[in-house]
Amino acid sequence: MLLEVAGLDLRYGATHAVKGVSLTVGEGEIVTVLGANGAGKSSLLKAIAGAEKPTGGTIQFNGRDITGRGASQRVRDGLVLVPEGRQIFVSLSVEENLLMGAYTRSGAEVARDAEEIFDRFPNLEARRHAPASVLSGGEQQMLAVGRALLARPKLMMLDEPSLGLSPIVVDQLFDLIAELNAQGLSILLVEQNTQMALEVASRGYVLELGALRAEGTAEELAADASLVEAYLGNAEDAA
Ligand SMILES: Nc1ncnc2c1ncn2[C@@H]1O[C@H](COP(=O)(O)OP(=O)(O)OP(=O)(O)O)[C@@H](O)[C@H]1O
Repeated sequence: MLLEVAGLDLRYGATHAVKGVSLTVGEGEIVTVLGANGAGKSSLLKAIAGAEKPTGGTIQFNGRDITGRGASQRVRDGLVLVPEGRQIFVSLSVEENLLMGAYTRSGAEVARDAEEIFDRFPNLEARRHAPASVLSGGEQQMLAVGRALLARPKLMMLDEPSLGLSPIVVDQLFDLIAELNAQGLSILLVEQNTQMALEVASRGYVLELGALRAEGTAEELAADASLVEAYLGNAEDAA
């Protein structure tokens, strides 16, 4: 397994946001974490990324225990988070935003990788010197993914990437996720768009009030009508 989270616990004062969650992501897999608003999905990803300190449990990545490692060290290890809301700096240029993803790297390879990312996203290339504020929501999401790619990740964690995007752009985003995965990137995807997430993922976990409610293959979860209705809503509700 590339990522092995065991008994992860996270409290914010009196709020018990993540309650003993265990999950795995294998090399080359897309795994999804589903759940309603406030289920603890973002908190889980932040703890795995090192942005929040867990109050219990362990995180193994690529064969080593990273529970005590700092956030930038985890990026160096190949574990990268594309945060909820994209977190683009709108007053900086598209290129400056992109290059921020390489903050743990140096050397000529960074510039080469940036050109590769611009080749992949012509809309970003066309506006590389413009402030990121000129980008649409979908383009900003692509920029956030491009920025994460610039860290050369082994595992990319995406926190609700489809939020606020139009159906056509959501389709493009999920195509991109599938394409990156086909090129070898492992992905942990937090989504409220249950239907699309279960189409692209091989396995999934369902969080409810911080605890794991269900886990299984994407087919098993999609076939569990009571689960989908009670805990996940459908794509239309989430949009
Ligand atoms: N920094 C924080 N301080 C205190 N409580 C927090 C903090 N961040 C999240 N919480 C609480 O922890 C719980 C889980 O929130 P979290 O954002 O992880 O859920 P989520 O499933 O990602 O929801 P959403 O889809 O709304 O982002 C919620 O009750 C939330 O109010």
